[in-house]
Amino acid sequence: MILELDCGNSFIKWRVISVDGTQRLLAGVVDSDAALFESLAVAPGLRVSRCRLVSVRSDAETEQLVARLRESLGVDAVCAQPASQVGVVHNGYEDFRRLGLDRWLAVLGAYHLGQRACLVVDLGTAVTADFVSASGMHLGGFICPGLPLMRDQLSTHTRRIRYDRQVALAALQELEPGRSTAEAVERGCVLMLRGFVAEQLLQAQARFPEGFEVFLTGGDADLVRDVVPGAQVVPDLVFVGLAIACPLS
Ligand SMILES: Nc1ncnc2c1ncn2[C@@H]1O[C@H](COP(=O)(O)OP(=O)(O)O)[C@@H](O)[C@H]1O
Ligand SMILES: CC(C)(COP(=O)(O)O)[C@@H](O)C(=O)NCCC(=O)O
Ligand SMILES: [K+]
Repeated sequence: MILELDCGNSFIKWRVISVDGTQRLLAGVVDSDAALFESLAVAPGLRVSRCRLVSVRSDAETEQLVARLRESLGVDAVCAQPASQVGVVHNGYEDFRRLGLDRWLAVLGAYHLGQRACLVVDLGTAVTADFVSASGMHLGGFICPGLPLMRDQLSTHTRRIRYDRQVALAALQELEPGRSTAEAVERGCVLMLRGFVAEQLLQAQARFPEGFEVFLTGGDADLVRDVVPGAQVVPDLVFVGLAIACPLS
């Protein structure tokens, strides 16, 4: 079995696939290294022979996780590394090492699935949009705060924006003008995300008049999916790219 990890700024997404890559056997989302090892400890029938991961965390945090994986599972995790090119896909950053590895892998995964020009939007702690041309040229992208950062900034920098987490979840059932603080903030922030995505769509239409594919991923992808009716929502997009960047043969 192959253990795959996508270590974002807020959550670690993990999954276990068969060695030939054809079956997804187990999957989960955890908020810490400790929770990851707890989940793995109780995973039924788990026998990990290989491991690959991508991390946007600090090198020290990533090295610590790799060491713990070695201790507890006896595997040496292969970590995705920056690259200026993989196959026909070219990294568009001035310094390719600076492009977030989750973005790079999502771009590789999207181009692999789409085989044409792509707009890739990843809605997590941060929201990122990346453009890839039909020939595989990554043209760069945009970064803005994601939903958790927007709401945290509002509560951190105001005195009276305070509301219950449960109320917040209920507030997103619809997007009418809010009639409570929770509704006003939650819906306002979701509309920011939706406006951002709509703008990216306009940019893609202008850049790729011959057509393009839109891929949505990240924990908050569902909040914007109907802004782009033809979009493919691919929760595992980073893992698709991880398999391309880190083949385990
Ligand atoms: N089951 C879930 N577990 C955790 N976060 C979720 C879940 N469903 C939706 N979310 C949303 O996804 C966001 C995190 O997205 P994610 O792509 O995991 O972020 P990151 O890669 O930055 O860690 C959370 O802030 C939350 O708004
Ligand atoms: C933009 C990001 C913070 C997104 O992280 P995430 O929301 O997935 O946790 C990450 O891709 C990153 O640290 N990028 C480095 C900066 C850049 O891509 O330009
Ligand atoms: K993201």
